[in-house]
Amino acid sequence: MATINFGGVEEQVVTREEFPLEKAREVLANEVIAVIGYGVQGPGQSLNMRDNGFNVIVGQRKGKTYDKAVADGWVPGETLFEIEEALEKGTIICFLLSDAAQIELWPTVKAALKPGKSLYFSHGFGVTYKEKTGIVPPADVDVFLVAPKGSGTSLRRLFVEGKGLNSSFAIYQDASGNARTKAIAMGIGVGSGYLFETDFYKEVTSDLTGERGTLMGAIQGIFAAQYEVLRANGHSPSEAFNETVEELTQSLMPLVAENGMDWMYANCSTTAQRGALDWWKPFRDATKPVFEQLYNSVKSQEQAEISITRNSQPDYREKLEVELSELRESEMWQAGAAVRSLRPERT
Ligand SMILES: NC(=O)c1ccc[n+]([C@@H]2O[C@H](COP(=O)([O-])OP(=O)(O)OC[C@H]3O[C@@H](n4cnc5c(N)ncnc54)[C@H](O)[C@@H]3O)[C@@H](O)[C@H]2O)c1
Ligand SMILES: CC(C)(O)[C@@H](O)C(=O)O
Ligand SMILES: [Mg+2]
Ligand SMILES: [Mg+2]
Repeated sequence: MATINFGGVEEQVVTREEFPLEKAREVLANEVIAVIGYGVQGPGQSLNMRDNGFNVIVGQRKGKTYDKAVADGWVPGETLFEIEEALEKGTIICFLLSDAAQIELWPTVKAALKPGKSLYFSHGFGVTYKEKTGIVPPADVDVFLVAPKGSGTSLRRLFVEGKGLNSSFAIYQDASGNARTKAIAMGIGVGSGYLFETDFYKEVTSDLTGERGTLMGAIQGIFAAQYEVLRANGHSPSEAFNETVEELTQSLMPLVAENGMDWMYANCSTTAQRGALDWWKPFRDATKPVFEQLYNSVKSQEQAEISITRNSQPDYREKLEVELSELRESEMWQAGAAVRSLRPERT
């Protein structure tokens, strides 16, 4: 473990230098890694591990997603199986169904978890909320997680570009005495940049907060608020969209990603700097109570309850599509589609 100073707090992290790919391959040389589910994380993780030289198979029920797996080069009967068969063959079971679907499939997975096998998650959800999910792994299997901090789509894209997303890892149960090494090897195998350690509870709590907060929920909320104010004051959709979203994603966030917020500020006008320095604190103060409310709702398990109840409904996909289309059809994101189509690389 490398000791890294994160803003004055020292933490232990696992880097690719100290745990190279060759070591990960050695650790998992005798394992059959069965990726169950081929949604968003399934393809990213399985393809990265396959390209990294691991022994990987995919378990996916028949349908559109199964066909996508075939198109991605998984061979039916050789590396692509029905879920039950993949569960049988796998020694490390990567449970990558949606968190709600994991509840339904758990009895099948549990039956396949013979002593000595490992159960791998990419979220702390299932076991942390075991009273709600019923996911209680048998005592004689290793249980760990590697949670890439980003979309499976980015996990794959960055891997192909020779880069990597960071992931957290955690051990829930160490039956073999080797769970930690296996977890780290899996983390390296799926293409993580570096790995930081957490536990299942902290992973799920921070993850649910982040995606409801600045990563997805809060960002759309703040975009919508500013866009509406600009439009109400007579600005055109293209002006409002450019000043709210396009400039952020195309110009300023890449600068933040590269060298931090202060560096992005330093590369803007003194006029912009003055305004941004004056206004970030009022925005923090206005939104902090909402973040506190959000965190409490995660902590009380209300968010888990909502997620399970809503995503377990038979018509959840249709209902989801209605909500997603509300976003897609909104003036702001329609303006966004037009703005994107005008980017020089797309014209
Ligand atoms: N989406 C991400 O990028 C992301 C990022 C980090 C962690 N995670 C975690 O990874 C795990 C997988 O998430 P995901 O977003 O990739 O899942 P997903 O919703 O994209 O994938 C669902 C998969 O499960 C299958 N499925 C759904 N219901 C099923 C059922 N009843 N029986 C059998 N198969 C069924 C689907 O065919 C699909 O292959 C979750 O624990 C999630 O929290 C996801
Ligand atoms: C990609 C995210 C938001 O980080 C993940 O947590 C998810 O649930 O999809
Ligand atoms: Mg999440
Ligand atoms: Mg996340």
